[in-house]
Amino acid sequence: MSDTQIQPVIQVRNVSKTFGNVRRALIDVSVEIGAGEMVALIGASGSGKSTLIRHIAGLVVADKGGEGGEITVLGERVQSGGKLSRDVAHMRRRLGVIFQQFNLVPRLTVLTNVLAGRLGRMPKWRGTLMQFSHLEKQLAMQALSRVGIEFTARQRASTLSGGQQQRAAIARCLVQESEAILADEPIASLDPASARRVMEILSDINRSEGTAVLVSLHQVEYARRYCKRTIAMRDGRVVFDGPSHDLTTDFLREIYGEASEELILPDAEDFAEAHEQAEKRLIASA
Ligand SMILES: Nc1ncnc2c1ncn2[C@@H]1O[C@H](COP(=O)(O)OP(=O)(O)OP(=O)(O)O)[C@@H](O)[C@H]1O
Repeated sequence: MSDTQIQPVIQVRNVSKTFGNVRRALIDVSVEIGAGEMVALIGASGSGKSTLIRHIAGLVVADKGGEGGEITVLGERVQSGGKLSRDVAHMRRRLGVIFQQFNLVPRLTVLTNVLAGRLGRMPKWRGTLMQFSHLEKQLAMQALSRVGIEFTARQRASTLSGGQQQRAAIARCLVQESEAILADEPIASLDPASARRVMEILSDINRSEGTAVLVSLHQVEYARRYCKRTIAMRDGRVVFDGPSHDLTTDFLREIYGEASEELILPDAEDFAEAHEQAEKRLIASA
């Protein structure tokens, strides 16, 4: 038995979700993410990726009844039988969540946005007054430096590029000392170079800290490149859960039909080449 089966960091059991009586966004979904794993969640638009991630984060409640319908994260119950756990706030403090649209406060400085990651770990009064200690500020600067944008610390978040904003959101997770990270299409609105940088940073956090990462992606190339394992969804169901390298173009066509085109980068070869060059540059500069 693997560690994944012994102690999952994320466990979703028989979760279904219906929006407005008809739209079944999740149908009996069960998945487990083990300690130290970095897993991609792929699927065409509307397949249920965001809905699943939002359920895991405790932002959406699953359908009532049926068997199971239970989600636990880091050993804490998030929801069960269509009811959120009372202690969900405690779990959220331990879980980092990254969204496609970054979720930074545009008018605040990058440093303050990153420091917001500490709010769950400090007394409420200090949080309300935004009184961060010297040590906390140092932590935030270290996190910004780790994601390569320490020079933006004093700028307003609104002045950053999309890629930089996403890196600031990751720095916020670092400062939060997230024990697991959910990333909901973190690269969907980024150019290819920024997308690769963000994926490299997530991958580095996964490898160095052993933080489990579940990342939803539109393009399978990124899943193959950065995640050993992929969970693929179609119409609210898990249709594949296994090694990312098994997701060949032919196999994708088999499970998605025409919708597979949406998941394959038209320039997949350029993608591979750009990667090789980036890796060579890294080795040369080391
Ligand atoms: N709040 C909501 N109200 C009604 N329907 C919803 C809601 N959220 C999601 N849905 C529906 O649930 C289904 C799954 O949506 P979801 O956003 O999870 O898909 P996705 O795979 O993340 O898609 P995308 O890649 O386009 O973000 C879709 O049919 C969507 O229209």
